[in-house]
Amino acid sequence: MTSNIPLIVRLLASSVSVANRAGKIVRDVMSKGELGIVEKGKDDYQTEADRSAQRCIVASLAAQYPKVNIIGEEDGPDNEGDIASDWLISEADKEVLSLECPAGLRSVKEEEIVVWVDPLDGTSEYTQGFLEHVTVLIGISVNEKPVAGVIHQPYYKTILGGEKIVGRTIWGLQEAGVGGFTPAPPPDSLIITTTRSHSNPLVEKALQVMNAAQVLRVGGAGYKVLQLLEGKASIYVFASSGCKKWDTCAPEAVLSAAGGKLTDILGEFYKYGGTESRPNKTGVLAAVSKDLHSYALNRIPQELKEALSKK
Ligand SMILES: Nc1ncnc2c1ncn2[C@@H]1O[C@H](COP(=O)(O)O)[C@@H](OP(=O)(O)O)[C@H]1O
Ligand SMILES: [Mg+2]
Ligand SMILES: [Mg+2]
Ligand SMILES: [Mg+2]
Repeated sequence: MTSNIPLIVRLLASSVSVANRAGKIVRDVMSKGELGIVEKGKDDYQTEADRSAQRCIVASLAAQYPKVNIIGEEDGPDNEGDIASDWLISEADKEVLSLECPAGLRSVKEEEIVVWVDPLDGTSEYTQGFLEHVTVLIGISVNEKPVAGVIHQPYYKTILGGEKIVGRTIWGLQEAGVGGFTPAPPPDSLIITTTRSHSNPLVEKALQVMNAAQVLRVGGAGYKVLQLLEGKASIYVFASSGCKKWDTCAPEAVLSAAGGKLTDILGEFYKYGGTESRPNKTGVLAAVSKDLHSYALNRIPQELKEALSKK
């Protein structure tokens, strides 16, 4: 009986199923080839895939959890209205439904939850054909803290028993850990992951001081955090404004469920209450372990921290 299952676990299980559907929408828009690109601002684009995936996620979750505050990147009067019935998902992932809910989250009510939705993270890369960088992000926060999250990769390819499978969904729940893949230990040398399409002089300065063996430039906050969890990189550094709460809520939840840490460049956690401002003004610093996070934080010069706080 799903009604005996705590709300947070049900909401995470629903989010896994709806992220899978949104991922299919992202693939379908690309194969049709009509991206419908709209420029929202400088270096800031939206496509039909962003709009449609958001409508699928928000409508599906709102229908089942009407009192949860759901905030999406592509919210707006032009992106509302009826949706196709096959976009309305009411399934819930069975593996997630069987998770043990952390004691502190068992009695959470809908009104106490804010869900941050990034229907397509890595839009620049999506429009430029770097499809493996694209993710669908659903972050669940309680008392301003990300407690559970989903990172879905619509273009991840696996072969299982000779059959090609496209897409995979990684989830994390506070105290319960992560699922959908097997995390790997960090690389032996210091490998940094950072933005591919939103760099600037401050971003480059923060990369220089890290003394890294290698810098990977890839799209999306979701993909960069997955690189940390898969042992492809050690630290995610982005010393700039530009990311928003929907970019970091799900990645932070998944990373912290795996023992990692995501903060701003000053080492402070972002807050995810519904009234918080959307922009993450003071950048992103994330690592797969708390030790690596402190290493990186200690290397960021005070002038750089001040320059970012003043902006
Ligand atoms: N200067 C900027 N302007 C607009 N969006 C920015 C930005 N810097 C980062 N972002 C957003 O933060 C996310 C991760 O950025 P990046 O890939 O550069 O690391 C992307 O999310 P979306 O693709 O969902 O919009 C991107 O748009
Ligand atoms: Mg965007
Ligand atoms: Mg994003
Ligand atoms: Mg987006």
